[in-house]
Amino acid sequence: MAKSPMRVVVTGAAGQISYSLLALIARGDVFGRDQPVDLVMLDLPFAKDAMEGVVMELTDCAFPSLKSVTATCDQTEAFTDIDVAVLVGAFPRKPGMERNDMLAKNAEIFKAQGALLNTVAKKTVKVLVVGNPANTNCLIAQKYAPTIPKQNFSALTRLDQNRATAQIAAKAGVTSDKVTGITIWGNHSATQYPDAWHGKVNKDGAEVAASAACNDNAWLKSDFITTVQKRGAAVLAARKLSSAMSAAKAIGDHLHDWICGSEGRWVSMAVTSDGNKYGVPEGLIYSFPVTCQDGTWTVVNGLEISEFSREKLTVTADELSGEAKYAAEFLEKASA
Ligand SMILES: NC(=O)C1=CN([C@@H]2O[C@H](COP(=O)(O)OP(=O)(O)OC[C@H]3O[C@@H](n4cnc5c(N)ncnc54)[C@H](O)[C@@H]3O)[C@@H](O)[C@H]2O)C=CC1
Ligand SMILES: O=C(O)CCC(=O)C(=O)O
Repeated sequence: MAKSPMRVVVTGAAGQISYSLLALIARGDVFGRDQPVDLVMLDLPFAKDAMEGVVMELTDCAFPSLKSVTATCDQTEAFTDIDVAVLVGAFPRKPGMERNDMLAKNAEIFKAQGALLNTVAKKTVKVLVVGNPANTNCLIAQKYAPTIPKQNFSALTRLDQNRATAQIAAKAGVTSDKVTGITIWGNHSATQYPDAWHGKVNKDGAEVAASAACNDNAWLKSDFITTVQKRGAAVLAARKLSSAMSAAKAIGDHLHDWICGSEGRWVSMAVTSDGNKYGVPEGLIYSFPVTCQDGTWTVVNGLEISEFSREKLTVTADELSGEAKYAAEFLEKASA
């Protein structure tokens, strides 16, 4: 029997990530070629013409599973009856802005979008936040959408996981598909902790620990971590534009695994910290290793955490607690 269409909204639809992402979704690479999609694009009024151009291109691709495409600057129209919301649009950091200024600007956007999703989206909607600071923006959207289950909110750290996986693959001399179990802990920021200690590499037909395949623990404790932490900045410095193609690919991977299942593989998703066994404060949107089945993620609990790793898990949790505190104080002041 034919599947009923899935209504998917992408915000920041005229931006550079969306330019790659919309085609992935429309082609069926994310939800499957047999899954019809009603695609909704949202951006600010100044970007309306640019969005219309992207609509023309999507139409001209003649994708069989793209049932309809709508471009709008009206948030209520965009979020009504939505099944999947990909929140890419955000206020970017401008020269001279402190991180807290950016947090404040985005707190307003994600408060309004959370509240609107709460009112007009399906209660089963799955929300992926990409716009930075992604974890804290997600926390805010979740807070203002109390009738949508907390499980249904996540933020993107899959790009970091893919970056880390590619680094391990290169070091071990294999292709990326031979590497599994690489985890990103914490915030999508320079404090994130890329962790290869539980990773595995399939080398010459045999599965070995990633640390054995890399054979360089000093690298795993230093340059591997900083390369992944600073990869976004390195791409920005080289391209004069931030990562877009790789971000879109990672969004597709995240949504595919969340909704269609990860088939037992661990993937990294920033999700509500709730009863985890790693001592991460409750309520933060923190990146964990998870498995996904039937649209539900479950944290992979019980992994052994060394002293080295423990310290890094705490640093990134502390940063997220600080961001959450700042955003809450800002929103409280703004509504007083
Ligand atoms: N979590 C992650 O791994 C990554 C996150 N990012 C973040 O993704 C975001 C988007 O990146 P790009 O596409 O490169 O930016 P971009 O600047 O090319 O596009 C952003 C678009 O969002 C729109 N926008 C801004 N506020 C909006 C609102 N309230 N509602 C709807 N649309 C709105 C803008 O008009 C613009 O068209 C940025 O915040 C960036 O930092 C980027 C790469 C990776
Ligand atoms: O670094 C940024 O602020 C934007 C791009 C990004 O988040 C990334 O490439 O990881």
